Amino acid sequence: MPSVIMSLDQGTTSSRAILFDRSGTIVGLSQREFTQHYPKNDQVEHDADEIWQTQLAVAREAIQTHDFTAEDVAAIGITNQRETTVIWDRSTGRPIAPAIVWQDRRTAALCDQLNRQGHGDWVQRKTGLLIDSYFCATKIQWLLDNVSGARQRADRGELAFGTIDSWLIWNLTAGRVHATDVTNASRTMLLDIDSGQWDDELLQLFNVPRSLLPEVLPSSHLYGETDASLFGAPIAIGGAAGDQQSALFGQNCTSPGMAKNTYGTGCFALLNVGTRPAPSTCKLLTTMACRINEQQTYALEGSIFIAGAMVQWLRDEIGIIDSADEIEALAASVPDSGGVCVVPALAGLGAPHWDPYARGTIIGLTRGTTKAHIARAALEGIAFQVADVLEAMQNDAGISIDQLRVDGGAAANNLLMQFQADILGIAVVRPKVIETTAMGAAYLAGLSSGFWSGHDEIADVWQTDRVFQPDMERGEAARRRARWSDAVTRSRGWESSE
Ligand SMILES: Nc1ncnc2c1ncn2[C@@H]1O[C@H](COP(=O)(O)OP(=O)(O)O)[C@@H](O)[C@H]1O
Ligand SMILES: O=P(O)(O)OC[C@H](O)CO
Repeated sequence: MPSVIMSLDQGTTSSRAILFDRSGTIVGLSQREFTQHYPKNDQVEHDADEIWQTQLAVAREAIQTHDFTAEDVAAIGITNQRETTVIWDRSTGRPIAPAIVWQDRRTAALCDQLNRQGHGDWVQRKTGLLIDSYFCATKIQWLLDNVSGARQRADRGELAFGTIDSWLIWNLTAGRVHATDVTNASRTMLLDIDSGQWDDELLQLFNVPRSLLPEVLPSSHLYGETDASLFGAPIAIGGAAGDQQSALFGQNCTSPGMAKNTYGTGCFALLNVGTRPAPSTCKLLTTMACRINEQQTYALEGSIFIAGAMVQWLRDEIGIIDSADEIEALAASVPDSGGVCVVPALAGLGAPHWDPYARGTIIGLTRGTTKAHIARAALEGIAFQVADVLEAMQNDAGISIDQLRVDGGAAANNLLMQFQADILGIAVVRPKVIETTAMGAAYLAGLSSGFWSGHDEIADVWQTDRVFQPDMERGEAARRRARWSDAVTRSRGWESSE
């Protein structure tokens, strides 16, 4: 009898496979980083084949090194970096070009043009998204128009598009299934957010042929079986969701008003808004949270492009720390940032500013500034960005959020979590199992395959590790946020669209 669910967590910087038993305990984990390519300043690419090979390798490793076999795995749940765009040849299965990563800004000028032509409002009403190079639509358009012969091949129906979930499902099923889950589909800018279907008007605007697109399926659903050659026996693929939606589910934020924030490469705050899409007037995104059977749930999202990546940058490019976790002790060695503000706009600013031309800014330097002040200001910059999106969320949803559940690599940083609670003025709650992204995908696959009987059974799995209570006078928090807003203003529009 199968005893585990396997989550394939395909993130921006690494591919991971995690095995969960029936109690939600991790019983196997394998992880591999893969190569980031930066062909130009505003471009970020991944090799889709490397993504598949690393994902397959860690899945095999997780099963084998922990003495399981394919028969022990009840189902696979897939969760993935979203918006990253792959186009491949249906007959050979080979990508026609490197995958364009969600952080890539090469289509910013095209997005400006669409906004100037007045398409922003109706596209937002239909998709819940703001026209930005973040989403797939203009990335697809760019690939079709810039890879030699691609548009003709697409028109002949020879090519397939997919976000990373589709790409993995295609490869896991040896090309038999071309499908995506609705949460990933809602990030393409080609999906009608109300109906959950591809939309002809959007396809026309972005000049994307329908034949390119995968079938849109629920998040908890039997997508197919893995090819028997991969793991020694077929395994059911029982669920898929974009990593941030998966984390919302894995954090058990299943009732309206519950919110989570994931501190990874970027930060992604999602608020469950129930079964109707909530439009945003504060430049947040309306997105699918998940679909189980016919039940669709929606979320409001604040997407922040750079968070933990700022820490990586301080480590790899500036060299003031040797490992990401060292930043906490360095930042704690000073009582405050000494007047320094760091705006982590290394890839422009996402919500709620949406300025692809903003750039990273370190301001307030004096002769007395040390690397510790910069480290502390960098962590504070992450927390300030989250405070900005949570404020927008509360305005949009007309509710007050009373606690924030947190996860992701940088949520391990206690100083950051305490500062987050201080600035927000609400409790920040960290769960015991911080792998909530993988957990969410495991739940989705576990529900469709009958591994777990229903939501009540999985609700017990989530447990608190630590609650950070706010400990800053509100006037002081407001003063600091005002200073931060000033720094953000100075970071904006640094690059030009020329
Ligand atoms: N203790 C820490 N303090 C601050 N940032 C950290 C810490 N540990 C890891 N990070 C950052 O968290 C990110 C990794 O988190 P993870 O959730 O694995 O990211 P992703 O899924 O985006 O690849 C990296 O950008 C890293 O710099
Ligand atoms: O891979 P992560 O965790 O940085 O998440 C990336 C997001 O899905 C991008 O929208």
